[in-house]
Amino acid sequence: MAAYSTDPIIAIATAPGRGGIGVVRISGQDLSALVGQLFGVALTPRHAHYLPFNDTHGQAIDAGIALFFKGPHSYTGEDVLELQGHGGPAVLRRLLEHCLRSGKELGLRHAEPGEFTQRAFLNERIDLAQAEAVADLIDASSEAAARSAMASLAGVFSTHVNALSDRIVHLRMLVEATLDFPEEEIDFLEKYQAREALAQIQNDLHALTRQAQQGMILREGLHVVLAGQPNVGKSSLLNALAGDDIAIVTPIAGTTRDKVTQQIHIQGVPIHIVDTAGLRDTDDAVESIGIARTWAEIEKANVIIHLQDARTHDDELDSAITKRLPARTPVLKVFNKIDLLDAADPAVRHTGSRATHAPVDGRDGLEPIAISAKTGAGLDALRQTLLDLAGWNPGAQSPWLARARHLHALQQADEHLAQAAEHASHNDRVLDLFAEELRLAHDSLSSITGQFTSDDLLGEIFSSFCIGK
Ligand SMILES: Nc1nc2c(c(=O)[nH]1)N(C=O)[C@@H](CNc1ccc(C(=O)N[C@@H](CCC(=O)O)C(=O)O)cc1)CN2
Ligand SMILES: Nc1nc2c(ncn2[C@@H]2O[C@H](COP(=O)(O)OP(=O)(O)OP(=O)(O)O)[C@@H](O)[C@H]2O)c(=O)[nH]1
Ligand SMILES: [K+]
Repeated sequence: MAAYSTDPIIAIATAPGRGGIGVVRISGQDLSALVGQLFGVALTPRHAHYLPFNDTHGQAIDAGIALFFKGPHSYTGEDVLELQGHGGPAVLRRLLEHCLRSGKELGLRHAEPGEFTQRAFLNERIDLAQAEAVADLIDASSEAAARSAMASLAGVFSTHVNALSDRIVHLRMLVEATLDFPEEEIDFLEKYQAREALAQIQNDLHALTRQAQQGMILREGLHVVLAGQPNVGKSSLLNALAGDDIAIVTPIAGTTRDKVTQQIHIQGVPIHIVDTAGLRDTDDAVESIGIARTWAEIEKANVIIHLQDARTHDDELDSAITKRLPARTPVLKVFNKIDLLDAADPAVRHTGSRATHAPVDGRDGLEPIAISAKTGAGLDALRQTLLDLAGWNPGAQSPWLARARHLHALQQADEHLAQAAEHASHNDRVLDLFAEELRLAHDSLSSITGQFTSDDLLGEIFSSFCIGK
């Protein structure tokens, strides 16, 4: 779906299933003929027309609101026609089929995922970062993420990126002008304080990158796997963090057979938690499959919580598990059931938070945390540690949502600027190299808003949208 096709397109814009109202949306370069065919009258742009929606035999499919936007003053920049009907799946399907038949000669076809928004991008109604923000706004799972996605959609992120781009272009223009007068090259860097200007740009790019990192955490969140021996309280911990009975809790070891996934939010940051089958040797075929799945989940985790019974922590079986955990993933040891510890038991202090004298897991430098899934003791410390592991900085506002793609582009731009700075630190006729690195830095930044973007990348971005968007 990469190249821009000019066929008129149609899709149901509202979520599948029953709803109070459902919308069928059509976009095309000139929809006046289709409007005439459907309603027998022209529609005043941006006026709500209450009309019968009849099929070709004059049979009523629905009575609803027709809304016409004359291009370019529409979402896509083309003519847009919306049929807002009653939100039942059968009604909307009939409406869609009827429109497809009526628009057959015009080449009306079903829209690909994201194709409306892709047209909005290709017709320059929005830039690429804004188009991505449309999908992120729809997908936002917390209010914080939705607020940030809306800021991106409103162009806050793009404006910052463009401002930096402009400063790079300006500096490059000065260099390029000097390149025509070789005798001035030596003076150039001093004359325009080019090194200082570059350092300022680098500085601001770093600040932007830090904010983008926060924005990315808000979007992607953290994937946490709860692993450990049977019966240590993994399901109880999931339920306690979720504040709900998600997973089955019983005193019987080996209760959880398959993974149970739940998304929770800590300060608006999405944390995806996977409860897994307890790890042990077993002859039970079903349990074995569950345990194999546990290891598969462990491989995919951003963070592994190795949950243990505080009374027996780091016993032989726990040590065996520790040895098998992937070295690249941070492992947080959490000692559960501290409510069962004898108050006099020196094993773990009853601080209700971190078990300060418990052996530190040297590999990741993470201190074990003592909790009780039953009483809730220590859970705040655990939540805070998860936020730390996500890289979340609660002090820093996350002004917009960002994607890995954006962060990558910012880092690439930074590398080119560093190269430029390197060239500028020598004085021997390297202005052309300096200029070239500025150009490359500019290209990297431009890829965020989509000035220079391959059809492949566009296809990849828009195909992940939902249908009708
Ligand atoms: N019914 C309905 N609701 C919707 C949408 C839609 O397409 N239909 N949207 C779709 O995602 C969002 C709104 N986005 C829109 C963005 C631009 C324009 C538009 O007509 N823009 C014109 C005029 C701007 C103006 O008058 O200020 C333009 O940009 O020229 C319409 C909707 C959310 N709600
Ligand atoms: N006293 C006390 N009991 C707990 C605590 N956490 C869990 N339990 C109990 O320990 C038992 C096992 O809990 P689960 O949450 O099912 O343990 P699990 O690790 O998911 O077990 P498997 O499904 O076998 O892997 C249940 O009887 C829980 O009520 C705790 O903090 N304190
Ligand atoms: K369980």
